[in-house]
Amino acid sequence: MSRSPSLPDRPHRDIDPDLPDDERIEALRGHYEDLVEVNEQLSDQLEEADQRRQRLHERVDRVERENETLKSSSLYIATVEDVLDDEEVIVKQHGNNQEVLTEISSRLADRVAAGDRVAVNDSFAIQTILDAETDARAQSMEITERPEVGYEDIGGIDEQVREVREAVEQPLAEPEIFEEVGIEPPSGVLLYGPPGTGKTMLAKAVANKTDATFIKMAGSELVRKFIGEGSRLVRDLFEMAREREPAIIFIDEIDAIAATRTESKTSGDAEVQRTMMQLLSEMDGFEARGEIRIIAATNRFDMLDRAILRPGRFDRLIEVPEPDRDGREQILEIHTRGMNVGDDIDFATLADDTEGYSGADIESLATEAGMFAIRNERDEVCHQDFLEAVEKIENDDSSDVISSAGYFYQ
Ligand SMILES: Nc1ncnc2c1ncn2[C@@H]1O[C@H](COP(=O)(O)OP(=O)(O)OP(=O)(O)O)[C@@H](O)[C@H]1O
Repeated sequence: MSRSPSLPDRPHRDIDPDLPDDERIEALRGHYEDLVEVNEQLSDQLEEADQRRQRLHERVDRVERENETLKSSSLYIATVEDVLDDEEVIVKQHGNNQEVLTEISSRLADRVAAGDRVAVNDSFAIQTILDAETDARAQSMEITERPEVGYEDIGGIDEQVREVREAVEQPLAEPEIFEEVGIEPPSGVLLYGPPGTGKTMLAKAVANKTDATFIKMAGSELVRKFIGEGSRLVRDLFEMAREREPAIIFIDEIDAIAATRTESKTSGDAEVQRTMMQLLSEMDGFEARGEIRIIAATNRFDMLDRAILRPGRFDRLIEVPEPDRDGREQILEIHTRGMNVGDDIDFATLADDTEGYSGADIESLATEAGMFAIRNERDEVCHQDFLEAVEKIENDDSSDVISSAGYFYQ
């Protein structure tokens, strides 16, 4: 950019008041001429500045117009299949799988590699390389080929395990039984109950048992993190499951997308509605005897829109409650299996001491007890460590309440 020219010096003449009149007039005339000259210089500079301002205005207008065009023209998503040399690549457009040989601008040439997801324009010129952040599909789903959770890792909910096996595992493992009897297996299974009671574990254990891919999507994230993309991601979820059959689709916190319709008509609600409609239509067009099973989970059964519970949708409801005394004892045993525990541990009394604990709470309790052993320089965890862990967890819980209340009333 050109720098502004410096201002001319201000003309200055010392005129002696005692000079004879004609000499003073001559000096004043000289001063006047200096002033005229500076004035001319300033006028020229002003005119130049005006012209520069005009040019900058035109440039801003042009950039704004280009920006608008860029914003309004749609780009397509493609994957780079092969980089042939520095200037040419083969891309495959998503959706229609069309393969195209395209040139690449020097700006992007050394940054593109095979496998990258890119945005291309109408003429397939690569506009940007999409980073992992933009890859909502990958981010919104957790895919595990074969989760490492078995039924033996789940304690205190034997009846629920049996029901899930019957409703989800059996149709996958022995679809012919359903055909012979002439009934459709349940389309979707809804697990409901308090947090940390083993709902996700149950879904993973079925996937493990049936050698199925486990694909998890969290309803709350669809609504909070991937605004505007919910229905597309739900479609992608089912597409992904079809590509990887046999598969278990697990939709956690389904209440976030399937809550009872409220009166308010905000755009956020409309978006959530669209996501739910997409889910319902995917389920309605679903082959119940196929190799994909759907499990959803919620802690807020009361909030659910009854439309999702209709036959052919989530038509098998299984409550997963907080563990009872025997359940807590079983879960304590499960979570101490890999620990070096002393003979003095009495799981039965610990189960009495942990009323109201969920499975997840018991898992943290075991870790906390282990920490006490380490702190006391022992490599064996004893009963007292568990008692101290219970005390610590209970104190932490009450301080949490206090601090959150404090924050609330600040
Ligand atoms: N019944 C259980 N038996 C053994 N461990 C359990 C049980 N329930 C929970 N846990 C422990 O708690 C952790 C969290 O459990 P999980 O994610 O299955 O709970 P969830 O019911 O899906 O919770 P949320 O509703 O918060 O998603 C598990 O990894 C496991 O270690």
